[in-house]
Amino acid sequence: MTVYLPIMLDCRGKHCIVVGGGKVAERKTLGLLEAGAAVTIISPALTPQLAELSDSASVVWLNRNYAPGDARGAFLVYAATDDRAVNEEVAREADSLGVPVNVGSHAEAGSFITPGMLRRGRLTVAVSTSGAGPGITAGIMKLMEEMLGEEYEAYLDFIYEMRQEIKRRERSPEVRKRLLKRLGTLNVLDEIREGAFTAWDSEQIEIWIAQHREE
Ligand SMILES: C[C@@]1(CC(=O)O)c2cc3[nH]c(cc4nc(cc5[nH]c(cc(n2)[C@H]1CCC(=O)O)[C@@](C)(CC(=O)O)[C@@H]5CCC(=O)O)C(CC(=O)O)=C4CCC(=O)O)c(CCC(=O)O)c3CC(=O)O
Ligand SMILES: NC(=O)C1=CN([C@@H]2O[C@H](COP(=O)(O)OP(=O)(O)OC[C@H]3O[C@@H](n4cnc5c(N)ncnc54)[C@H](O)[C@@H]3O)[C@@H](O)[C@H]2O)C=CC1
Repeated sequence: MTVYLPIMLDCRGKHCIVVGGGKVAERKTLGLLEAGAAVTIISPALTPQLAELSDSASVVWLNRNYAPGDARGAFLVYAATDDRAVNEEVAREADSLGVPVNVGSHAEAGSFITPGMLRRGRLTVAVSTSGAGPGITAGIMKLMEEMLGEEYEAYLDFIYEMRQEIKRRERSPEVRKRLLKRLGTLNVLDEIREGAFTAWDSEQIEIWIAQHREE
């Protein structure tokens, strides 16, 4: 069994290539665009949604088959055609260039796989079965959706602001650690769920820090 390393990649503005223009290519492209990547699709055909993205210049479309040399200069490559041999050729080229490559038709030919994803603002949950069962992954994502509601978005915005303030105001690692630990015990999630939460202003934050920094 391959043990995959999960990481979170900053893809903003990065040149990413999707080879193929079907359903699988569409899903990978939408994920890339959500992460701010600059996407080029190489395929003689596109799904209606990918065609729309091309028309609105949200992606660059090269209306042709994959050709050797296409992977050059890419940050990531997705081989998402329905032709295993083509996908393998794309993977070989990307590998030889040291570019990470995903192969939709048979995961083991590539160097990374795509997890199921759930986003709640700053929170990202990524789930993988190491390729064993993508349908099971989709089912687990449904459970995650129920478990982690929309309130997590506002919650993490709050935690982010507080943590920035604490880091800005407190020099001592010990005090910071204490405050950050305390921050995690605040019952803000329930308040957000009940609609009773209003974001703290800087005075409230200052008071809270002063109250808890010596505990
Ligand atoms: C290894 C991996 C490589 C990769 O694509 O990165 C891979 C590979 C393959 N998928 C196949 C089939 C299906 N994949 C889905 C759906 C998803 N597949 C995704 C990821 C992954 N799929 C990676 C592993 C993830 C993990 O570790 O768990 C998700 C999570 C994310 C995404 O794609 O964005 C997304 C869920 C999105 C959501 O939340 O809905 C469905 C269901 C559907 O389409 O509705 C089916 C049909 C049902 C079935 O077969 O289970 C086949 C067989 C093709 C054939 O039969 O020829 C292969 C090839 C192989 O087995 O190697
Ligand atoms: N990883 C995953 O999540 C899943 C993977 N699959 C696998 O992925 C493959 C693709 O699935 P779909 O997108 O549904 O197929 P599809 O048939 O909808 O799309 C295939 C696309 O590849 C393009 N293409 C074919 N040859 C090409 C070439 N030489 N160069 C560039 N583009 C080329 C076609 O024009 C088409 O746009 C399937 O054959 C299957 O093995 C299927 C379901 C899910």
